[in-house]
Amino acid sequence: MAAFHLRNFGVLAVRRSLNLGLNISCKRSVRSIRMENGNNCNLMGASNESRGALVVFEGLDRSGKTSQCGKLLSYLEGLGHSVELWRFPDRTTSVGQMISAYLTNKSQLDDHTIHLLFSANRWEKRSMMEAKLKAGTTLIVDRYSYSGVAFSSAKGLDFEWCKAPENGLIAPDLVVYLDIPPEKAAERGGYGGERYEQLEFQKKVAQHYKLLEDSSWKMIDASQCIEDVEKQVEEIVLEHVVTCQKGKPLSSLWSC
Ligand SMILES: Nc1ncnc2c1ncn2[C@@H]1O[C@H](COP(=O)(O)OP(=O)(O)O)[C@@H](O)[C@H]1O
Ligand SMILES: Cc1cn([C@H]2C[C@H](O)[C@@H](COP(=O)(O)OP(=O)(O)O)O2)c(=O)[nH]c1=O
Repeated sequence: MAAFHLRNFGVLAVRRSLNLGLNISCKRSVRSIRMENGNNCNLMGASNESRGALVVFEGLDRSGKTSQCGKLLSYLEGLGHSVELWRFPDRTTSVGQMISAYLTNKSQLDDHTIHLLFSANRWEKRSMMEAKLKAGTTLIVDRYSYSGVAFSSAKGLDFEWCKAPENGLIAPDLVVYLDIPPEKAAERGGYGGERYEQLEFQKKVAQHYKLLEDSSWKMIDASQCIEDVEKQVEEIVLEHVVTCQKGKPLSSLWSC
């Protein structure tokens, strides 16, 4: 009887928190839900527990991600939230150091190999990510799986092949896409010497990013001044932090 109540409560919590018009696929034990867009969304763990939000920033090089992540961190901390700033690639791990050597042209790697290293760099942080979110810490993440797919597929690798190794990573609650014309991004402070910082390549990346847009994305015009972008980011993010505090279940890529 107790188990029945618990499951039932889980169903109600899912209905309330997702607010997206969905069909529960299994009422006895909520494992997946069907979204309006027809995709299945795999849920992980109990659905009614308060948790932190996974907020990902994506965009071209120089779109303003690092600036906005820093500002958002201060804003949420100022409101008393538990929050951490992460970034991918995480160059501090041994995998991350191989990635860094590649990006700075100190090593050469086959395109498939570097793609899998970027993905491995996310997988090595996955369990820590889940633990932090479940402990109530909101994670602001500068680049995630969308960068992985957009950059590698822009080189000509098969789009679905690029998505496959990301399957099972934690799905962001919100992807803030800082949208900027590649030419305008290139004007900002100039590109450094890293491998992908070339206008023609960034144009291709922008096209591939757009193929990844789903209901978790919010597009923000990143050509606006820093303060205007900042205000819009704060509003959107706060809404998602509150939803996660109320018990929105975690889900995994690429199911939503
Ligand atoms: N909205 C903006 N308007 C003008 N310049 C910006 C804006 N956002 C960031 N910048 C500047 O552009 C450069 C790149 O910003 P950064 O946050 O490092 O981008 P990213 O992390 O996406 O590469 C920095 O010199 C930063 O000060
Ligand atoms: C996370 C990630 C980044 N990248 C690319 C995007 C960037 O050009 C580069 C390094 O990312 P980053 O250090 O975030 O660069 P920036 O601050 O200029 O945005 O690695 C991939 O190709 N695949 C990935 O999975």
